[in-house]
Amino acid sequence: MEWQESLAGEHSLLLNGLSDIGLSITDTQKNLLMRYLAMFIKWNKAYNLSAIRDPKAMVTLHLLDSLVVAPHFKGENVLDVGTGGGLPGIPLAILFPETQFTLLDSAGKKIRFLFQVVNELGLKNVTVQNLRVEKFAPVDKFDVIISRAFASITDFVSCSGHLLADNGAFWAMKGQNPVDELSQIEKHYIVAGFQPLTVPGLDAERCLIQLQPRTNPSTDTQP
Ligand SMILES: C[S@@+](CC[C@H](N)C(=O)[O-])C[C@H]1O[C@@H](n2cnc3c(N)ncnc32)[C@H](O)[C@@H]1O
Repeated sequence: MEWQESLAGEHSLLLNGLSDIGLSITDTQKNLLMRYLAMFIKWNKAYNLSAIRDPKAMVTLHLLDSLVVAPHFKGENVLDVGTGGGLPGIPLAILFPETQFTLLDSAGKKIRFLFQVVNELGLKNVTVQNLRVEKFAPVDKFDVIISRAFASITDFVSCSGHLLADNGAFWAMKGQNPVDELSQIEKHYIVAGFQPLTVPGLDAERCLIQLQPRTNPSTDTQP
């Protein structure tokens, strides 16, 4: 799919945003991000992948909002829970081709779109799963389980906790610092990392929270 003429403005917006985030990526990766955007725009008309319809808003609210975690990123075997149309999993998989990504969603039409994305873009490091996360029982567990706009932190960790490897971490992409949500899980999880994030072109709070299970909840919570 060609995007060069129809999405020239979106391409500039993406390049400026990548620069603002401080990401230096190859031309091939930029091209893959734009091809993903072009597919998202096309399929969104029939598949209702996202309520955001304006292509420039998609650059900011989908691509850059996903990529803003990239400077903090590490992980070898990553699960994106409730990935929807592939966010943040597809942009991150494009940036980190050595990392294995599993993108999971219960909605069949979103998964059909993702199979097409993986095939057309040739993303060899991406596997797609169509089921509820509670039912997912892979052989290997994940060292990073990430989600964006999926659920409350309590629901996120409770429905996918069985999938976290030893020493692994949940990565919750949130808006405002969710103090109340964190207070509900502090008995069982510690905040291993907290990064306030600035999404280029977006005047709204964003943060990334890394959570790890407490090794001994009963003693760790003693005063
Ligand atoms: C609001 S969308 C967010 C999609 C994407 N992460 C994003 O940021 O654009 C939430 C997604 O979670 C999926 N979902 C909800 N409950 C789920 C579950 N228990 N297991 C797997 N997917 C689930 C829905 O189908 C939906 O695609």
